[in-house]
Amino acid sequence: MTQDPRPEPQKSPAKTILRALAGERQPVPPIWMMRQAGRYLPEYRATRAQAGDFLSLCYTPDLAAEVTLQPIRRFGFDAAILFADILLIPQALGLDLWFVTGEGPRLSTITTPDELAALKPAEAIHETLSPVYETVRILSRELPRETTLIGFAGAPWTVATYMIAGRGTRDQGPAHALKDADRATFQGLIDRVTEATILYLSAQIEAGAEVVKLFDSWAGSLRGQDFDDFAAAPARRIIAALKERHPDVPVIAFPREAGDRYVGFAKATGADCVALDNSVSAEWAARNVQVDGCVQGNLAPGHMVTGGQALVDATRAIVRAFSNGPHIFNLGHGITPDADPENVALMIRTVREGA
Ligand SMILES: Cc1c2[nH]c(c1CCC(=O)O)Cc1[nH]c(c(CCC(=O)O)c1C)Cc1[nH]c(c(CCC(=O)O)c1C)Cc1[nH]c(c(C)c1CCC(=O)O)C2
Repeated sequence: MTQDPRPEPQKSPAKTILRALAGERQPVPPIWMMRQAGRYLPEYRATRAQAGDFLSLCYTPDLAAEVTLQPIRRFGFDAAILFADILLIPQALGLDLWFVTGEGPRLSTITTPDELAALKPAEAIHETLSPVYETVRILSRELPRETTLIGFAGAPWTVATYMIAGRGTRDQGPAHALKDADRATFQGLIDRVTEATILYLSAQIEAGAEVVKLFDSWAGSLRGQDFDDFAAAPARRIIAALKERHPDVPVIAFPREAGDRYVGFAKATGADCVALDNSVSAEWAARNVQVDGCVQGNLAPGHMVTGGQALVDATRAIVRAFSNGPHIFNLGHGITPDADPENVALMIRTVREGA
């Protein structure tokens, strides 16, 4: 083999997350964590107290940027995720939204054609959401050069489940009921959220988000044709619209608890990466999902509470299982408030110092 003295041309972007999303296998996978800014961090709790409540924190760009940066300073994650919430879209479309301490979100509901007609048009969301874009602009100035900024939104089905029930539900019963009883209203709601999501994510990208992620936390309750129609189809529509405007911005899709339906999801939707929950084994996902491109996940969040050798072993097993292809290390779902930051540090050391 002849030696070429010229430096290798840069074939892929320098940031580790963007390289993984471009399909590059890396000896050490880049790492970030769902809900990495959150109540398990004392500095988050202090800033949240300063904001007064969760929604004020989301809508105060300096403070939202501050909590986004906290886990980057503390742990040096490869990506920062914009601090906001998937339920800001329903609020921007005109629903009331509030959070009950210890219980979670509450919204005014939409279940009738009249209530659908009373929603604001998708273009109106920017009035409410412009502080979020300002947070993105601050972050793109203040993040370390090597850190990738991820924007996000909820996927239409998951967002609609909250808009229909007015709260989180275990089985998404009210949303399934509306889907089966009044298809036109249900589809109209999915379409409105889809249009708003395209505008919202485009605005995040224009403000400086380098990657966007679609959270479909309740995709697992959609079966058969419903999964195609209400998980895959809206994601495909959103991704196609984003790729038309911003062809170089990668999209991560998270159809949580999709099980077998993770297979082919990237191809079916155009996503650059599929995020995996922890109900699928990494070996299965490497064979069946990673064959199509980058995957993200899938450590059980409970390890951030329990720690110890079990955490180290589970982390190593995931890194090993995905080591033959593009992988972003992450949890299978959000870190919980009872997690110990020391366990997060142990997970990161285990990933970076090798298995
Ligand atoms: C379903 C969903 C929501 N929000 C989100 C989802 C999808 C992901 C998932 O399945 O967890 C997504 C989300 N929520 C939040 C982020 C910020 C970025 C990050 O991941 O760090 C992101 C990406 C902040 C948040 N969103 C929320 C908090 C806790 C609020 C607080 O500080 O009191 C945070 C940090 C509140 C929230 N927001 C939501 C619920 C059900 C709750 C209450 C439950 C809880 O308290 O954990 C809706």
